[in-house]
Amino acid sequence: MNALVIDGRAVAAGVRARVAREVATLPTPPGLATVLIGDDPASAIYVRNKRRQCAEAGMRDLHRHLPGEITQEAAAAVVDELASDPQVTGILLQLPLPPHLDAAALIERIPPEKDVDGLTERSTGRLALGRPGLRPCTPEGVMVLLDEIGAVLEGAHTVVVGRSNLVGKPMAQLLLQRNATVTVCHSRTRDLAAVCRTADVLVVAAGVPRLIGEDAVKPGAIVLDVGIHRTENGLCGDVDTDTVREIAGVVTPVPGGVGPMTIAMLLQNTLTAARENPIT
Ligand SMILES: NC(=O)C1=CN([C@@H]2O[C@H](COP(=O)(O)OP(=O)(O)OC[C@H]3O[C@@H](n4cnc5c(N)ncnc54)[C@H](OP(=O)(O)O)[C@@H]3O)[C@@H](O)[C@H]2O)C=CC1
Ligand SMILES: Nc1nc(=O)c2c([nH]1)NC[C@@H]1CN(c3ccc(C(=O)N[C@@H](CCC(=O)O)C(=O)O)cc3)C=[N+]21
Repeated sequence: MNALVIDGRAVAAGVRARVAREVATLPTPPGLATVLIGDDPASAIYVRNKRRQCAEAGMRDLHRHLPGEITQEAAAAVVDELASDPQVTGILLQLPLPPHLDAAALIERIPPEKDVDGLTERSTGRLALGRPGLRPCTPEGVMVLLDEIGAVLEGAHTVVVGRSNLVGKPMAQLLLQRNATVTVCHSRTRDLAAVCRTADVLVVAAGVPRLIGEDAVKPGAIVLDVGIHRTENGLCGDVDTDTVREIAGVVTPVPGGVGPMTIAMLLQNTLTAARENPIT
């Protein structure tokens, strides 16, 4: 079989165009504050892309670049300042942070109504309770891709590889909310390939290059690759797409799959946050 390869760039461009049209109807533009601490090159690329696409959608780009040696107190003061700034309708603290900083404590200083990354306790709790709220961008983007291809989730067996707060856990919650049967795998899972082979829908966010090979995929399965790695031969994901595409029904490429959706959903969340908490 030769799997359908989902064009995440095209789906993301559609989402961004819709967000831009809706932003244009607002009396004042939403303002997204991206906070980058330190000089991690990958983080710098992601933040640059987020800022550019934010501006292209007609939103204000309110970036803060802080030195990697910043203290917890000084970083907290910057988040507090953005929290009380009425021009700022969304705050994104780019992760990971330098190891001396307490990321969870900084995230909790983001007012829940500006939590466009969906990572505060309130957003997380609302997701767990199935109540409306801002959702983490990457899992939300995966759901949009699944809907785009008309995937039937109700009653389907879905396997999520990874249980991070940023991707795996919220991914499992979103699938559960759509009445999928959900199995979550992690680094202690016994016989990962055997569990993955039971999946109608397999979402992989482990952070291990080419972890998932053809032995871990059911024929015809839908495989979404969240992983992203920079190698000498360019970018690759957590899925060995070259072999898996012979078996799967649908796969997402890296690059050009889930990654662009993450940024598109960030813009969507920034619009939602601004609408629900308009600048006065
Ligand atoms: N495309 C996009 O937009 C985004 C891409 N990413 C990428 O997705 C990947 C995952 O990100 P993130 O969730 O933040 O990563 P984390 O490192 O926070 O979490 C990785 C998870 O995978 C599990 N895991 C690690 N190794 C294995 C293994 N060998 N078998 C099974 N499970 C394993 C870990 O298990 P345990 O809990 O037991 O340690 C953990 O739960 C990374 O490559 C990251 O760069 C992330 C965010 C957005
Ligand atoms: N608070 C926080 N929120 C995040 O959402 C967050 C984060 N921290 N830390 C890191 C991860 C990673 N992430 C990506 C975003 C875009 C692409 C993306 O656009 N990828 C392009 C390629 C871009 C490139 O060339 O590198 C693609 O896959 O086609 C990838 C990964 C968001 N993350």
